[in-house]
Amino acid sequence: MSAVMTLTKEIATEKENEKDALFRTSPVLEIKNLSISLYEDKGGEEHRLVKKLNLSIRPGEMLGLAGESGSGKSLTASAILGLLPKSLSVSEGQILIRGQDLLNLSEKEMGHLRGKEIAYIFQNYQDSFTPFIKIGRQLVEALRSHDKISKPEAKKQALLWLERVKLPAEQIFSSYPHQLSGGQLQRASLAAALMFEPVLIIADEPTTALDVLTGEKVLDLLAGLQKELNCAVLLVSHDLKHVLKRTDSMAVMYGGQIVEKGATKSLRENPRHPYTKLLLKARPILRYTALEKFAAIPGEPGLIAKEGCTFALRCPLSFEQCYMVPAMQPAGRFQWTACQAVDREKVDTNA
Ligand SMILES: Nc1ncnc2c1ncn2[C@@H]1O[C@H](COP(=O)(O)OP(=O)(O)OP(=O)(O)O)[C@@H](O)[C@H]1O
Repeated sequence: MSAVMTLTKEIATEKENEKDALFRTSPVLEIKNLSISLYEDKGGEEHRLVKKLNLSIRPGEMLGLAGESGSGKSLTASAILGLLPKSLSVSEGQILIRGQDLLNLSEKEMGHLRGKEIAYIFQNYQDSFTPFIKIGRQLVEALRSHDKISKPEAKKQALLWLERVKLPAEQIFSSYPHQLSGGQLQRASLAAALMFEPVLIIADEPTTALDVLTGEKVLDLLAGLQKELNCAVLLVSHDLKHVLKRTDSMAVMYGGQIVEKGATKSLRENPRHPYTKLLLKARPILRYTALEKFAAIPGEPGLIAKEGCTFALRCPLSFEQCYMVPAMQPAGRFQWTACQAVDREKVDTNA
């Protein structure tokens, strides 16, 4: 074997070992059996919008939550932040941050955790700042509301963070939000989210409102700062491209249920659940010519089986058992699937 080949193999093994180590550390966020429900009225019929969801994220790990619109990604993110709409509630489960169940915290305690230990970046970055107050003042006030520091010290920290997100710090510090471009504003909201050095960042569709290049730059920045802070990131995105490119692990949701999860590389190279396979096939790939048709996912979006695997009604491979047992089962190293067909036959979505 040539020296170059040996070195390449050693680097690959080292990367695999790093990944193994990542998945073996204790999670920052652990969600156990989480269900989110809508009740028609008090004591009325319950509609489960998120069903018995389990996932965990470790320090330094970026987990992508993928799935079609309406699959329950944002509700999951909102539940972690304690920001579910009033009409909805967590009907069962636990959301643990470093072992502490957020669902047992008071509004005040949750408010303290949110924005400090758990940071969030949303698609509508315009809402991150109050329109008629300068960015600098807002950052200084936020810093001083969580930590007992002097104004000059807070200003120093705010300027430092604006620099860390690669903005002209002094200029942005004295600007009003409307004087910034969309990309600048999203970077400033990244600074606002990260300046407390959170253990978990929830990024819900952070690039949807930005053009492709600006969005990529924001995600580069997020990835770089995540490494520096060694924090966990939950990246919610309906854009599979971002999830496949950026994340260490991913969970695919359909109809409020995780149908498959695990290391992103494993799911990309060897998806086991028919929905994951179809989702991967349905994404636009540049090498296709304009005349080639993307594979479409059969059936109506939003058609959800009430029992068993939520995708069963649209699945080309479903059989009786799929309507009964939705249990996750191992489907490889660092990969779990809710598909009953995995052991039964080779899953072939061309069938
Ligand atoms: N306030 C609400 N009241 C009733 N139903 C809701 C409410 N918010 C969300 N839902 C429903 O819950 C389901 C999951 O919604 P959610 O916003 O989590 O989807 P999503 O996967 O984030 O979709 P998108 O990518 O479009 O944001 C959808 O069927 C949605 O209609």
